Amino acid sequence: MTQLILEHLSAGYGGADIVHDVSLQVGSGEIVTLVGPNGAGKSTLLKSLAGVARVTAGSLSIDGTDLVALSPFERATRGVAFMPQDRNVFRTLTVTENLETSAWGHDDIAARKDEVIGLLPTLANYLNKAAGGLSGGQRQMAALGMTLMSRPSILLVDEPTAGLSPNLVGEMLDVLQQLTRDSGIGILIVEQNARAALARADRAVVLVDGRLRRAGPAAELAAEPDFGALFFGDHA
Ligand SMILES: Nc1ncnc2c1ncn2[C@@H]1O[C@H](COP(=O)(O)OP(=O)(O)OP(=O)(O)O)[C@@H](O)[C@H]1O
Repeated sequence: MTQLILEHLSAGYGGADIVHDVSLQVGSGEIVTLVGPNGAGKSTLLKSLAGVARVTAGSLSIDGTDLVALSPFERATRGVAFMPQDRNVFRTLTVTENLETSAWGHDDIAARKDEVIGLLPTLANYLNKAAGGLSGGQRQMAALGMTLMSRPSILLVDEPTAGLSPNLVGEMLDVLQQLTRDSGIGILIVEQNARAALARADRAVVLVDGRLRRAGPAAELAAEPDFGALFFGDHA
């Protein structure tokens, strides 16, 4: 049972802090959804966990190992993988090459690739296509596959449904839910489609102005009468 633990974490990009005093845990086998209005700092929080934004105060650890001073690559080798929202594939490389690149330096790349295709079988249909020629849904699936090449125990996913047509939103979120069930990976997801994400999450946290406003069981938060107005702007 792996636990990613944030305690009183603040973060930003070198100027004033954007995320303030957030305490949160994400464990194996659960999906935690991070929601909140535009500009609340959701992506910044995720990036600070991945090592691409700066933790300025508080602590961040996985199973007792302090992550704050570690690079994104070092965090990945300790089990924390990040799927960014943008530029998450190499467009001129095939899907196979994208997967292989993500496990660069490991001596069992073929085995890892087979594992990832086992978890995301649909990838097998377009392994030899250039990522730049994929549909939006296929590209996001390839990006997800790339993050899985590091065999993560905790996955940080930033708006995986951005730009997808409404029928693909549910499909993508279903894939993540299945992934958690099949492999026990814990997922922290930022998602604008709040209701769809909460429907598949175990817990939810609400970030407003960089601060954790609410946290609790996803079903409980989704049932709040003022759910849309209070927490999610126009996106509920
Ligand atoms: N690379 C960066 N450097 C400096 N400031 C940034 C950077 N990226 C984002 N910000 C600022 O951080 C604040 C929070 O942005 P962030 O993207 O984390 O919010 P968000 O909750 O993910 O919003 P959205 O739902 O619109 O994606 C914004 O004021 C934004 O301008």
